[in-house]
Amino acid sequence: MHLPKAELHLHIEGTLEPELAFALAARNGVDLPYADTEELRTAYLFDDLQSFLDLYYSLMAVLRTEDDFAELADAYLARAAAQGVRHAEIFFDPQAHTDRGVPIGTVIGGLGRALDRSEESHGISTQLIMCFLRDKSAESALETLDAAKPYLDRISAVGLDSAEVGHPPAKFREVYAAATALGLRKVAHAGEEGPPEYIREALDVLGVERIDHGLRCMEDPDLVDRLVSERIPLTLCPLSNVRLRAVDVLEQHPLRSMMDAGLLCTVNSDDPAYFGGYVGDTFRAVYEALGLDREQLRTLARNSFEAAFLDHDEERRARYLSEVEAYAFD
Ligand code: HPA
Ligand SMILES: [Zn+2]
Repeated sequence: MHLPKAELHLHIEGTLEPELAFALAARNGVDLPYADTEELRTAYLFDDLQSFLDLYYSLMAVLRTEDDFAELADAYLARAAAQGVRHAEIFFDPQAHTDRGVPIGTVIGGLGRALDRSEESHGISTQLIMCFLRDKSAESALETLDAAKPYLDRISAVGLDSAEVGHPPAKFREVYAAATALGLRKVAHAGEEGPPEYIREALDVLGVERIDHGLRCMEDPDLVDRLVSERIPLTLCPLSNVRLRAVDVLEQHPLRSMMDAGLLCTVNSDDPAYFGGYVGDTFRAVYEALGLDREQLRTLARNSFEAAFLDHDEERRARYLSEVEAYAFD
């Protein structure tokens, strides 16, 4: 679906398509434990977040050079452009690379190269959000922020991802305070598998401006009231929720009731190479499965630009919003 939109919840490592994984494996002399792309795809049946993360981290072994990261990001941007994305705020997981000996400068250098060309090549404005892996220590997160200091002009925000349950936001109080002092904006995954309390903690202890997922807020009416009154954006990923079994089937996804409750919902693809669709596919899927109307789709697109970190460029935000209003559904 080509409706103009911003994508705000997208892990660049989650855009690694099997074909590119095999091409990079061959180029870098990495042995993959799968015969071919077809066999790899058969492994994409997940029970929960952890079973996905195991495969997600292991396949990253093929990403080694600046060129690899540039190619990965360029391939995402090309696909996103074809599905109406005008602005993308892209997560990356530096620890998943530095832990296997790839320097953070290689990662940011490669991604940055693709992002620098993005407006010209794909018509997409971009930002980078550096995520800390919450199942690693708070010290490791602090070391990562420190290692990123030479590249802060390329990074607009910090985030928090990976295995959620047992790793509450408060564990990262110090690194989020340090990120704030450096002028970075803040988001965090919360309430994907973890309880509503993690969403409160992300807001109150980390001071985040958006909640990534936030699905489980629906178990806590007081929290919903707060998210509505403070207009805290939620970056929902419905196809991810189905694939990781947070909801049984897309028809039962609470997106519609979340919108009806007045929550500022956005729709995103999370890890599109693994979850069955890029963000335009995701818009189409929720439109069909939940019986949304076109005005609701337009609201989701508007929300994505309202929730985007475009405060420094309100002119651009206004331009994107006018594209949403002018869009004619076919
Ligand atoms: O959906 C996700 N949740 C947490 N961590 C992640 N890392 C990539 N995708 C995800
Ligand atoms: Zn995510």
